[in-house]
Parts: sequence; C-alpha cells; structure tokens
Amino acid sequence: MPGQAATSALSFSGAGKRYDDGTHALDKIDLTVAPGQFVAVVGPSGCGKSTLLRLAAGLTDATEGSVRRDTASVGYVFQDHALLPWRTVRANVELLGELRGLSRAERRRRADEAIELVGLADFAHHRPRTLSGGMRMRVSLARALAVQPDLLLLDEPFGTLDEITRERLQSELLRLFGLRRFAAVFVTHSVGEAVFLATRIIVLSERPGRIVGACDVPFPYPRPPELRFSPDFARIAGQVSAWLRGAAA
Ligand SMILES: Nc1ncnc2c1ncn2[C@@H]1O[C@H](COP(=O)(O)OP(=O)(O)OP(=O)(O)O)[C@@H](O)[C@H]1O
Repeated sequence: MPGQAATSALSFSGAGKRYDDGTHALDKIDLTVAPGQFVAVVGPSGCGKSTLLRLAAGLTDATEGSVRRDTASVGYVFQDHALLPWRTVRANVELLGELRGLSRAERRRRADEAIELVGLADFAHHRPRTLSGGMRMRVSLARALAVQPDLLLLDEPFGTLDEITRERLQSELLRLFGLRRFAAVFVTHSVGEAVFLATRIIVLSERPGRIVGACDVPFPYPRPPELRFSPDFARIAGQVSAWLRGAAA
C-alpha cells in the first residue's frame, strides 16, 4: 500500500506459524505497529506470544501470510534477561555492538549512555550475580537500548519480579519510552501491566493464538502510578480481562 512503509514499524498480515512438528502456534495475525506505538500482547499460557515476538524479530519465519519490519534496528529483552555471567555489566551491554562490528570507542559510548539511562552507572563493573533481579533486568534493558532500537520487543520481562520492583520498572520503561520513542511490543500475562504501559492492547486466544480483542489505551504519558486506581483504568482492564476469560474458556 502506498505510504505504508513510512507509517508502520512492524506489520503482520495474515501471519501464522506452524512448527515443524505440526504444532500450530499462531493463526491469521493482522497487526500493525506504528513508530512510537506501544503494543501490549496478552494471552493465556502457550498461546503463541513468544512465537509472535520471534516472528517480529525475524528469529523465525511465518509459515502463512507475512511479517514485515521497517526498522533499522531491533532490540530484544527476554524474561530471563540472558546475561553472560562472566562478563561485567558494561561488557554485557557492549555485546551486541561487538557482534555488529562497532568500533570499541563507539560501543563503549553507547553502552555507557544506556547504563546511565537505566540508572546503573555505579554498577558498570559488577558481574550479574552480584545484582538483584530488578537490576539484572535493567542491564538487559540497557543492552537492548544500546543498539538504539527503533523497535523494542519485550518478552514478559518483569514476570519474575516482586510487585514493587515490577511497578518501578514499568515506570522506568515508560520513562525510557518517552525519551527514545521506539515502537514497542510487550508480551505479558498481566492485564494491569498491559493497561499501564501500552497505547494499544491485543488479546490472543488459546493456541493457535488468534486476536480475540483489541483496544486503544487513551491515557497520556507520563503515567503516574495512581493511574492504576482510576475508574477509566479499571474499565479498560475489565474489558481486556473479559476477552481473556473468553479466550481461556
Ligand atoms: N520450536 C518449537 N517447536 C515446536 N513447538 C514449539 C516451538 N516453540 C514453541 N512451540 C509451541 O508453540 C506453542 C506456543 O509457544 P509460545 O512459547 O509462543 O507460547 P507463549 O504464549 O509465549 O507461552 P508462555 O505464555 O507459556 O510463555 C506452545 O504450544 C509451544 O509448546
């Protein structure tokens, strides 16, 4: 379509995925993510959320339909943060720059900037095992930001954190989103997390994942923590939960 390349960072068109062993993970996904849009993907366990992110990242190919990315660089944040234990925080954050062949000076500059952004400047020389779960997730975020992504893919990044840390990191992520304004796709099991973070929410059915509900989230940024207790927040969360219950029925 004329002009589409300029208005979408990522688009799925009738995209499906059937793995080699016959598992049908995703079916007929139509989804467009515009630059600067924050899309949360919610769905029951095993419905194909990670598969959707792997398709978005180009880590695996669609077996039906197509997936198109119009972005120069993609950042990926995994649930288990996937840090290399023998490397320092800074060396972990530099890793992708190293793999891309950036000069030492440039990757160090980008790493230090990203570490500063996530508030870990005092821990650049620490090893991951000496950090808390929340701090390790900040390192993982810094590593993704250091590639200066215009599309950031996050696979349930805060799922294993306690509630306070989780809420703090949600605010932190929105601060980074405000600064860098990447397009984001954020997979989560948590309805509240989706409503707090996203500009748009899509709900997937049980496997094979199909989109069974979608809505915009109209709250402006920055979003204060108290937003979670507002009637409008509850109304949207209620709608998403209803779709999800239908999805899981
Ligand atoms: N490489 C693979 N080969 C075969 N089946 C796979 C493969 N990867 C994932 N699956 C299956 O595809 C389905 C969707 O998996 P996926 O990890 O995308 O779901 P998910 O929604 O992210 O799950 P969860 O919420 O539990 O993390 C599951 O049944 C899973 O077992």
